[in-house]
Amino acid sequence: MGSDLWQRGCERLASELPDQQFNTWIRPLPDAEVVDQGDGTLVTVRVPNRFKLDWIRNQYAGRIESVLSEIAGKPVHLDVMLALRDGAPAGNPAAANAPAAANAAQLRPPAPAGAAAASNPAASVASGPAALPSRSRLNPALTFDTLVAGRANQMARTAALHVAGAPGAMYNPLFIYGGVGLGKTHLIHAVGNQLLKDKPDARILYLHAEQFITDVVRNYQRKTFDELKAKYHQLDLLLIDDVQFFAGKERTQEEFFNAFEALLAKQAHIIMTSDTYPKGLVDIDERLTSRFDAGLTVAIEPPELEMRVAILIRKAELEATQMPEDVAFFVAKNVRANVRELEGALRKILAYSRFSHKEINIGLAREALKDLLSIQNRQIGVENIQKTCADFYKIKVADMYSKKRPASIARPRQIAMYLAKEMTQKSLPEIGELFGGRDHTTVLHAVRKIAAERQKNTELNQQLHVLEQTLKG
Ligand SMILES: Nc1ncnc2c1ncn2[C@@H]1O[C@H](COP(=O)(O)OP(=O)(O)OP(=O)(O)O)[C@@H](O)[C@H]1O
Repeated sequence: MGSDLWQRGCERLASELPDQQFNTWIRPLPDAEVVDQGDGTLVTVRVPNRFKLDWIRNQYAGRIESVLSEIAGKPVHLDVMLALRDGAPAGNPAAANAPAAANAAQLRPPAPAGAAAASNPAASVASGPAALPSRSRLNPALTFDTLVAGRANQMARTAALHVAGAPGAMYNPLFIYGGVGLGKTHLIHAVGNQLLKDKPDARILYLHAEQFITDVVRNYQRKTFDELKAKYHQLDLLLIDDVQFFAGKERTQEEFFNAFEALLAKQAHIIMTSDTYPKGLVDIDERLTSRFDAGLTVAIEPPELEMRVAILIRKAELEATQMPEDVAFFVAKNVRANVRELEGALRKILAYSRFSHKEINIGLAREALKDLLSIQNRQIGVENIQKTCADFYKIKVADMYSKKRPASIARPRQIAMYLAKEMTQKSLPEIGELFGGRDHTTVLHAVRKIAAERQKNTELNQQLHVLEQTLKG
């Protein structure tokens, strides 16, 4: 059935969903990849940015799955993923999606007037109270209520709650940084949703940095910078995601600087997110990065085990399913990278349970996650980590166990210890043993040191990222 399944699914959705919703969210999607897996089908669709990814996953994934399952006559699991950036000019999500959108357009009826603007989340901003909720681009599902609190997000969450309660006062701008999938976007939507609940007239806009870039480019081409100013400078709260995307975009940075100054001058609040702290941003003008740091800068860390368990249980509840604690613990032990991956694992388990009509237990979770677990079991052992780190830093594997102390050897060894703690189930004494019989306190010191440095040192963070990806295969 292949891509025919996707096309038929889209036709069905076009007839079932309100036009505006279909034209905004489903119609622009590229053709999906369809893989028949015997008793089920895996459908993968790629979207141009994180905002669309979260929105489609939260609002439409279940509906799309059930329509496709009905057409296919067997269970369909939908995976929504970010589009690869290759071949698309950076910062232009519309272009990244263009060929596929054109493709899709041939298959479906033309969009009614106005749909193009609606389909571009950057295209409009609230101009009157009645229009505010939908135009603020806030995802109503991302609230403080659905955000699990824990040590990893404690500071950021407290600051965000404060801003939601008294915008324009303290912590302006609020700069939230951390690795992928740790809840930065969720948190800033939560601020917007909370403020909107308390003050329905508030002018709020959420947007991804790429959408701001697109907006600047469009206004540049049309020479309508006054419109751009009018749109951003009037806000009460600007929530802007992933500002690292401004790197190298001088005109965008200039316009953002203007908006930033105008908003702060009138005590409107600005919240930004990024994958690194302000001084770690590259190719962004210092007059901006120093301003980013002028309010409050807080990190979101990867969630610890207990928090991962709590997130799984809460997310399952939101899907009206009860996840037994031992299963949540099993999953949380094995899926450690970030919350997005935890959600992916949960989705697989729920889909598997639904398809097989079996209750959720550890056996089912193991079965549902077998690809993921076998990859981990097959590839991530301490030996493999030692070899990969030795290769990466061009030292001998034997140096991982040796007593040598020059920095050129000690540092890769500490990095390997850190990865061994992060990526395997081994205890500190076991890791020490595997590194030439070292004491567990030596391992602990290495783990803490590298974890702390990782937060501040972009280059190290990048190296660790490469090593992790290599090890995960
Ligand atoms: N503490 C949490 N409680 C509940 N859900 C969470 C939590 N942290 C993250 N999530 C969920 O994990 C997913 C990824 O989070 P989010 O998109 O906010 O990450 P991010 O840090 O913005 O990532 P990126 O940098 O890749 O954009 C979202 O579906 C979000 O709802």
